[in-house]
Amino acid sequence: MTMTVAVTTVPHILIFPFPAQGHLIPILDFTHYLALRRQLQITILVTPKNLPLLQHLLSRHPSIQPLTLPFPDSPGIPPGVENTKDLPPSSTKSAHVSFMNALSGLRSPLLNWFQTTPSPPSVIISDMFLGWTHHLASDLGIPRIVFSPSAAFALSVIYHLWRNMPQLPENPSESITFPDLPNSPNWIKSQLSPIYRSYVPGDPQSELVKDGFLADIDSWGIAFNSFAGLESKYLEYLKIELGHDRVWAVGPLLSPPSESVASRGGTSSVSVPHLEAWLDTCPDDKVVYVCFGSEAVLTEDQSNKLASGLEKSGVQFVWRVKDVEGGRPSIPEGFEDRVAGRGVVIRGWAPQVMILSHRAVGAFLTHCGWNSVLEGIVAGVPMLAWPMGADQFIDATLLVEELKMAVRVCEGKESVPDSEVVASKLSELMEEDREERKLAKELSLAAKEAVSEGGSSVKDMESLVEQLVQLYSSSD
Ligand SMILES: O=c1ccn([C@@H]2O[C@H](COP(=O)(O)OP(=O)(O)O[C@H]3O[C@H](CO)[C@@H](O)[C@H](O)[C@H]3O)[C@@H](O)[C@H]2O)c(=O)[nH]1
Repeated sequence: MTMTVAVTTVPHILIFPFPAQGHLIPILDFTHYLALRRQLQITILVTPKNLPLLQHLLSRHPSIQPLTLPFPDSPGIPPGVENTKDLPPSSTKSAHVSFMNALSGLRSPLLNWFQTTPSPPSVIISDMFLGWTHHLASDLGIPRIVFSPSAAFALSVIYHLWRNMPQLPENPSESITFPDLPNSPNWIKSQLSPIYRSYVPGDPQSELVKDGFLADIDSWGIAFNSFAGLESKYLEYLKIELGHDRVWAVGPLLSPPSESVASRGGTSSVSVPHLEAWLDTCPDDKVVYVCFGSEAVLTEDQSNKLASGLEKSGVQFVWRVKDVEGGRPSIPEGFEDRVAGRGVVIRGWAPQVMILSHRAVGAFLTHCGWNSVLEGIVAGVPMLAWPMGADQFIDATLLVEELKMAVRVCEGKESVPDSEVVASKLSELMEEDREERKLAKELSLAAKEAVSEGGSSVKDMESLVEQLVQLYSSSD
């Protein structure tokens, strides 16, 4: 265990990430921006195998102390696995539930650390999947702030579900409406949070998850990787729902400017200069980038149809295929030869932010994971939405129906797209005068403004830090 020994004269904050890439990447960026303020002492808690992922953050901010606690034994997680990215694909279905349960085993070692550390943290900021830290914080008499890597819209729906526990209809095509939310959105059952749908009353793992979300709702505050210009009505809705205004939108959390965007979240599995050189040969806005986040793996059927759609469309593309060790073939045989020169397939980790921000990239076929959505917005590219699970259907509603900067191309984790539809939607969206492209460029400017001096997210970050400092002064 690494111990913090310094006696602090500034507020001491504990940051506790959830070990899944879609959660870690933004909370590490968030921690970087907190550290830049130099008004806080920061300790960040990880289990040993995740420590290397802190390398960039710690070398940039030597004052940040890592705290490593052993990963608790857990029946649902193979020995040696401490990050959802290292789970075999067959076990990723309930990965988040297993990890939420496993990590709650850190409660007692963490309590012990708090009780034996000189100047322990006066606030815990932890991922939305670590609701139990709210109870620990309450026992310690300190506040806990939720860090949300998901949208305020998505959490409005998810918190509504856990608070009200609505019975979901038997009929899979019957939609469920959320009349209390702005615009009364609706989705069918399979599009709602799989974690909520998997809840089994009385089952200890399910009860811990439910309790965790309710504890999030009761927490002192919540910080979103989002910005007011994107979803102010949901941020405002949450303030009313939560009964306080400690709801900060501090995003989009961009990679620190000094950090190579090519290594964000992982080391690129392709040569970045090579890829850049290829993109440099392409005209502006003519390449589509295809990626389904850090977790989703396509079935053979899905890959075949997508590949065929890409082929038929004639567009230039970069397709990131999730590498599955010893798993099924991920793209059809001969595909790469047939599209040589026109398309690039990346097996493994892609330098996503670099790709999206290249002038040649003009569209993004995405599963609508929130980080990808924000990265696409910053890059100003219109999107083709294929939501698959988690919060992605809600993000797709925001992109397609509200922001109108995306079109739907397929829906669902099990659905197989029609290759003709993929091809036509791709070539249509690549047209220059599409409204989606214009709106995407406008939103990109709004996103950049939010994180520039005087912007709404900078102000929210300042207000968050101010409140942390005030809390600390009042506890003296
Ligand atoms: O080859 C890759 C693949 C992913 N990424 C990055 O990994 C992150 C992926 O995050 P996201 O797009 O949000 O997708 P998931 O990994 O699927 O994220 C999970 O977590 C998100 C935040 O809660 C949710 O919105 C998603 O639905 C959930 O699946 C992004 O920053 C990507 O840039 C890369 O850099 N290279």
